[in-house]
Amino acid sequence: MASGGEQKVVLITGCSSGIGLRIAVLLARDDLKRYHVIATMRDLRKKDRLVEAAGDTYGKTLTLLSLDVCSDDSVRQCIDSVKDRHIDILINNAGVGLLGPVESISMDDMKKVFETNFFGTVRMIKEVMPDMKKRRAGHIIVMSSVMGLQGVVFNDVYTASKFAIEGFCESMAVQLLKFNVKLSLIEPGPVHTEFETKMMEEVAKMEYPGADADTVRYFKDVYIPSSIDIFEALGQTPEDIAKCTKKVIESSRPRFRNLTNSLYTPIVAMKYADETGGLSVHTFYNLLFNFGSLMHITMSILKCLTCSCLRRRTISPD
Ligand SMILES: NC(=O)C1=CN([C@@H]2O[C@H](COP(=O)(O)OP(=O)(O)OC[C@H]3O[C@@H](n4cnc5c(N)ncnc54)[C@H](OP(=O)(O)O)[C@@H]3O)[C@@H](O)[C@H]2O)C=CC1
Ligand SMILES: CC1=C(/C=C/C(C)=C/C=C/C(C)=C/C=O)C(C)(C)CCC1
Repeated sequence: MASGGEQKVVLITGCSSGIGLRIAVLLARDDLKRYHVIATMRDLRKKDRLVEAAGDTYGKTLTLLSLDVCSDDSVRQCIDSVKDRHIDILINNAGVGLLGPVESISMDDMKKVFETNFFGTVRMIKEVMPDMKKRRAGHIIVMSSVMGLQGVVFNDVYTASKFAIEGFCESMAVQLLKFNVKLSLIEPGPVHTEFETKMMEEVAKMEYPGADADTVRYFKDVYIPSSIDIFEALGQTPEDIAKCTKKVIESSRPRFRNLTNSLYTPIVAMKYADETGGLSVHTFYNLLFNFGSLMHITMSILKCLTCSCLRRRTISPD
């Protein structure tokens, strides 16, 4: 137990893999044992990886509960099973991706993305926030994305779900401040997790019904190779994102927005530098369609643009 204070109860959604798993393990392994981690996942049959990574913290500073962010009953049952429903830090991490030409994606598949990424987070906050407000204490973390700030071609619906959550949180943060409840968004760029693999698997098996041949070609032959380049050149690890998240939790004055990848500082700045939106749209167009074959060089230029003078605007894992 941490000296001089109670352990903070941290509940995390989507801990079967990736970022959620790494945050759970990092906090459970805290040297000062400051956290009691409630790691949740929708399917407990997937617990082995987490249990193995948690090692001897499992059953001590880390416990495991079942929680599906898309189900009212599951969320209610899980929170009710926590002692006094007391959660100090809620980490909304569960999320799904969706990639491809909009014409070929069914409305049901689009709704599933919003059901998880947007309504799933809202459902969690609705369940946990009232107790935090009563106690005049608490910290809500939301795993957003750079795509919550800047749209990326062929990620239209995923981007929209993250924009939705950014808008929701931007509004909530003002009210919550009055109740001394903190709210922070984490905004990673590409991260090497199953998120990436799952999407590439989907892409490989999809036939894109309803999309014309040109669109399919731009998606498969232009976007996908560029995206792979970007993941290779700039992808962070889930450990990096876990360390950034721990920093935000432990900050005495946590920021509302926390970009984790310095590439995106100029990309986001571009958006605010030209309120007509033309600069962002045309820069992305040129990067993808005109300089696509020079993506490696483009990456070097972008890396140069994000030199240390801009890095202070992002949260670094170290
Ligand atoms: N990887 C990336 O490049 C980036 C990811 N993000 C965000 O980070 C978060 C974590 O993603 P990441 O770790 O990369 O991806 P993973 O696919 O590795 O992990 C996603 C997690 O969310 C869980 N999940 C999905 N649906 C539900 C649900 N209905 N209820 C509970 N859990 C659910 C998955 O569980 P299951 O195993 O059961 O499917 C899994 O544990 C997401 O919100 C994502 O949008 C943000 C920026 C970049
Ligand atoms: C920056 C950039 C591109 C791709 C960005 C990607 C692929 C970002 C992925 C972010 C993820 C996976 C976020 C998850 O939430 C393009 C379109 C190739 C064009 C050139 C500039």
